[in-house]
Amino acid sequence: MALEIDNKFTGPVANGGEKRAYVAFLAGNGDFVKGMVGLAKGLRKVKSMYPLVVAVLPDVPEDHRKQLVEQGCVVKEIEPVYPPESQTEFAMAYYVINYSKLRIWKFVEYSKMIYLDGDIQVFHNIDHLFDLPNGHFYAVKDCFCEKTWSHTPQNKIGYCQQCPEKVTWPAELGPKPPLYFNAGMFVYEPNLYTYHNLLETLKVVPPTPFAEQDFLNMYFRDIYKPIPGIYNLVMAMLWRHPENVELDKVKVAHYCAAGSKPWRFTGKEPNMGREDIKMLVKKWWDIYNDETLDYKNISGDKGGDDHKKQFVKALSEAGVLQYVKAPSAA
Ligand SMILES: O=c1ccn([C@@H]2O[C@H](COP(=O)(O)OP(=O)(O)O)[C@@H](O)[C@H]2O)c(=O)[nH]1
Ligand SMILES: OC[C@H]1O[C@H](O[C@@H]2[C@@H](O)[C@H](O)[C@@H](O)[C@H](O)[C@@H]2O)[C@H](O)[C@@H](O)[C@H]1O
Ligand SMILES: [Mn+2]
Repeated sequence: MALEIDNKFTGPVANGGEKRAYVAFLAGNGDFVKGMVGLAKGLRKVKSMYPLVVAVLPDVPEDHRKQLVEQGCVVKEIEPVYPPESQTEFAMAYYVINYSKLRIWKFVEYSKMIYLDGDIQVFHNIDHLFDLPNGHFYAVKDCFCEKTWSHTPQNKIGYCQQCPEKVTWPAELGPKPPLYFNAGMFVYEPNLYTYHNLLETLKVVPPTPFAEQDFLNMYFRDIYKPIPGIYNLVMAMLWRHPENVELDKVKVAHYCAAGSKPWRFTGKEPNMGREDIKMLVKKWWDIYNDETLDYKNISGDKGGDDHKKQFVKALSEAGVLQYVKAPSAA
């Protein structure tokens, strides 16, 4: 049964004493900081009332952290998480560092958080997702059709959960795989017991190709609830399952296909010459280059309208602002 999502607005960062925030993860000293800045500005453009917390690994340089604070982000340093040393070769090397995402379960000063990858952009307000009933793990179903999945039986027989009727799952392969989500976006509740149990469980679970994404799918299998694809458009859906995509309804785009990261875009990789891809990359750049969306242009007393005051209030509650200038008496 498709989950009913109510688009109504929910209000400021603390909803009845429950603090909420978006959270992202930044590693390394490379260009992913551009993704973070774009995400912070995109959330501002859609008038989200919740701050963006960025969990940074120790290797994120000071000037990148400064850029994030200047864009109104709450920067929190976390320690890396590595799977058992002896087995990391089973995970795709690029993804091993993503196990560090698990640290966001200890941000228990927040009752509910929405995790977003740094290669995601939010084009329409999704604050209403914070109102989804507690006790579940909400995320969008992934697609198994790209060659990144060639190691799996699903991909080998052409089975994908996005079109389960196309290729029937053969009985000889055992039970059909459970629904599997893309871990680039999810709604979750930070919890110290879950945090410690995740890390303890990780010690005894061998790493797998999609690293923390596989691990989170295994761990939250019983409480996972799929949400509509408009909340995390996994780019490959555009050419793998166009029948499942209504581009004008997409609220969140996830630039996870090879060559689709906007800040590195060349248009040369397979599918990157598509008009819809080029349009989405331009939309990302339009936000990234829009100076009116820079935090410094809303945090001063220029912040006339209610939204800006609410946002600045939310940031002060999140501990980002040292002070909030009182509106001039005049
Ligand atoms: O050098 C890197 C690689 C990854 N990431 C973070 O890890 C997430 C997952 O990596 P990526 O989005 O590249 O995986 P994909 O969704 O493309 O498989 C990114 O969105 C970033 O938030 C990062 O900060 N620095
Ligand atoms: O560490 C594993 C990663 O796995 C996921 O990326 C994959 C996955 O979506 C595949 O289905 C796609 O085929 C592939 O392109 C894409 O990179 C998450 O987006 C990312 O946040 C992270 O969890
Ligand atoms: Mn991603």
